[in-house]
Amino acid sequence: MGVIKDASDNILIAKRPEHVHMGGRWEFPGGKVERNESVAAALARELHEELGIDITGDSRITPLITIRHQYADKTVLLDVRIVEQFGGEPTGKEGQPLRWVPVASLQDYTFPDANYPIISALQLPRILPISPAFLSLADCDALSEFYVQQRYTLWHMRSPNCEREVFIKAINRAVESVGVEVGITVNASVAEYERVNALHLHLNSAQLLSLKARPQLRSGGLLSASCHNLEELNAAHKLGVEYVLFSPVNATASHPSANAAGWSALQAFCAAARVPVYALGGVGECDVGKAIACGAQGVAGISAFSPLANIGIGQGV
Ligand SMILES: Nc1nc2c([nH]c(=O)n2[C@@H]2O[C@H](COP(=O)(O)OP(=O)(O)OP(=O)(O)O)[C@@H](O)[C@H]2O)c(=O)[nH]1
Ligand SMILES: [Mg+2]
Repeated sequence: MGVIKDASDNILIAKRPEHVHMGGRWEFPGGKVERNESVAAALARELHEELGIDITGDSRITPLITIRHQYADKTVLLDVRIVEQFGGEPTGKEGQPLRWVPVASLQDYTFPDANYPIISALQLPRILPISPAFLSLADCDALSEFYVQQRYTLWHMRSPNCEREVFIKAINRAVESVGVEVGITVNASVAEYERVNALHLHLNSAQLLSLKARPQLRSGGLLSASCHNLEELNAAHKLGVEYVLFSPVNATASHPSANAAGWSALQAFCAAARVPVYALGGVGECDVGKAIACGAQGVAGISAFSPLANIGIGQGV
């Protein structure tokens, strides 16, 4: 399937005819891969048949996410690619209504159930910074300022050793100063989440395994979790998280005792995941392409995306 983007990052959706599987719902254009056909060739053929457009520039077909989904009557494996370069003006060659929609408005349309992780993936960045351990309001302010300056759109604020009242105050100040355009995910207990005005909540693996049900988040809030193995991924699926972090892919200074899982383990984890996955642990911006090739959304990290040298905040754990 293709997530087709125009120059303003609007996304093309089409309405499925009433009589087919998932009829009447909106979809990303595409169709089934034929025998002896590559995914890229199938996508090019389907987009030509359904929309009358031709993909140009192969390198611009970027993998977004692969989802295996079980409907009551069939199982589908959706291999989603982003298409940014194409020739021709899309038209509904099969009479299907088309619409160009900004990412933020996709949630207003009804898609087949398998598509919801695609919409999460589209809202999520390729790079996800995680804050180093800060201990004071001033350090937290400096971090927020740095992330805004770098134009990150989503980051995690995490500081397990910070005095909790300071942490809560720091998060509230950060949310107030960065504005609504960006997202702050707080790594905290559910009780702490209720006391801060950050929208999103991240669970460590211990929290993930102990929670029986998805905590209630504020409207638009994304729930994420740390996973190190398939058992934790399973728990994350059951809780209905929007994305997960898989670690440690490589050896990392912040968690020296953990064994590196490696890139092939990341690939196997992504194949099993039904939500976007970030590679975490000893990875940086230069690893984004490698992570995407393994099926991941992108990379997450503390030291690779932090101004440690600039503002002198220790790494901490
Ligand atoms: N194209 C498309 N299919 C989707 C989406 N989400 C989703 O679950 N599917 C499922 O993936 C399957 C394949 O899609 P399709 O029906 O477009 O395949 P196709 O064009 O080859 O159909 P055809 O063989 O009847 O021509 C369908 O069962 C469909 O319900 C989506 O966003 N786009
Ligand atoms: Mg189709």
